[in-house]
Amino acid sequence: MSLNKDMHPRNPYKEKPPDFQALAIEFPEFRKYCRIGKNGKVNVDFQEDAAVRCLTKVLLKKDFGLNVELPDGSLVPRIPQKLNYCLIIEDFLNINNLCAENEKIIGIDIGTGASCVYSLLGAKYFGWKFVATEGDVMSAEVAHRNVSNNYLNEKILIAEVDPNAKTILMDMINKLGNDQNFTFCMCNPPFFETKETEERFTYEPSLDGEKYSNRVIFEERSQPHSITFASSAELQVEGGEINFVNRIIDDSIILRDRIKIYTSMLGRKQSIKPLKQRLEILGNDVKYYVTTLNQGKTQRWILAWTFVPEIVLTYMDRPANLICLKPGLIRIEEKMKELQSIVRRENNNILIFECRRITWKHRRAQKRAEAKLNLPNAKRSKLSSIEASSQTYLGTGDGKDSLSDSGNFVDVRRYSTSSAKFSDCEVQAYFPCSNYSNPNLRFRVSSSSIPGNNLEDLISIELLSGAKHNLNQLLQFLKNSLAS
Ligand SMILES: C[S@@+](CC[C@H](N)C(=O)[O-])C[C@H]1O[C@@H](n2cnc3c(N)ncnc32)[C@H](O)[C@@H]1O
Repeated sequence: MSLNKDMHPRNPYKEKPPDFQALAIEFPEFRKYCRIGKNGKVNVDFQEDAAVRCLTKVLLKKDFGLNVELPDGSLVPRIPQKLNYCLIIEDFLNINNLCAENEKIIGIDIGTGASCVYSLLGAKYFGWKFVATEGDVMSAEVAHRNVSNNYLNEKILIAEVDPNAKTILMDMINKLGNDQNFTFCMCNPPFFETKETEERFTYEPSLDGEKYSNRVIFEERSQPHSITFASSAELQVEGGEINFVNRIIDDSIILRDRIKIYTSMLGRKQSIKPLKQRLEILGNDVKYYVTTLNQGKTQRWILAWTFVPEIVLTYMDRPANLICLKPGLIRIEEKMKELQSIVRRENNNILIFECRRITWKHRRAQKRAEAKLNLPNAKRSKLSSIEASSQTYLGTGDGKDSLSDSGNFVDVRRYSTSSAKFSDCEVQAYFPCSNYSNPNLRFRVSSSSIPGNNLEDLISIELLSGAKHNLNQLLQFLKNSLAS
């Protein structure tokens, strides 16, 4: 199923996919890969590497005025997807009002590859400057030629780096000097673990160097939708993409606001969780956001994080406001303590809240259950004692597995049996795990006075991490219980 309908809304290929017929008429080198199908339409064989390579080159030429060399056996960038990532970067710049002067924006393109595609598109289409790093000597040389051939030397600096160095960004940034800061970094890391390439790809001995493809030779699997050739450096790295991005996170902990917005693409959904957990551990200083890249038949993910408090990473992160009777911050603090939230004070007007469990949902059911459990002894003694068999389900984890999603909720059900004297009894209990340390939700609350209003405060609530829908529900709960 095509994901093109979910492409970035500003991606020109969303409404207007490449027109093979027009490209075949304009570019003879592409025409030789085109066939006219039974329906009269021009088709391209995506199983043929040379055809895929040529299509990317003519698209870059026609739509962006770029002449790009793509050496045999190296990755062929899929332009709609590459543009999607650049447009997400542009969204981050837009929402932070950083786009006003595009020529002042400097990005880092980590592992630019031979195509140098993000830097070329970023410089030509968006007007940004780049330092583009590359760990493979041959790819760095070709990237350099691609920059020169397109007269973009003023905008793109290729930095050849040691791929075995522990740091990915730090050495390169230190070499550039202390006064050089960056607006963002972007990266398409090698996805796979070193041993995985052999298992998943076909070795291509006819090509120079260690090259692989996704062609299926022996197995009974169907051929991939589109052929991909790549070098081992493009496909694999020790520890896979999780390790690679963790190394960028390591660098970011030291570099902090020298790069305003850190981003990386992720090729595997299962990489998101461990990387988010890693960022969570860094505490209140870091904000992160995950979004998707959709194009053709593939979905990818972008992880973005920042150490700059003023930077927002989504429109939804924009602080939500609440008007509350004075003293607003103290009222919120009391309410949040009732909801078992951990509170940290940033300064007199700002508090950070950390919620490990979602305690603001099903409040009525929770209260009713508590009331039942806390019946006065006089009432309890009136309850008839019965013989019961009992079944208990125990949940563990973050509370999401409890039926009510409401923390220490206990449900006891009694079922009649054929005998009036006996009943079956079922107990469902949720026990929070003490070693479960990742908070569900973290947010910053700040209070300010409203000019000319002595009764109320303006409360701003900003999501730091966790699901937006949980914060929205909490906000509604606070509005209902606190709003003046
Ligand atoms: C998946 S390819 C991405 C190429 C290109 N950016 C693209 O999106 O088509 C990953 C690239 O990262 C490079 N690389 C691997 N380790 C690196 C490191 N430590 N620093 C810089 N580049 C590295 C590889 O040589 C390869 O060119």
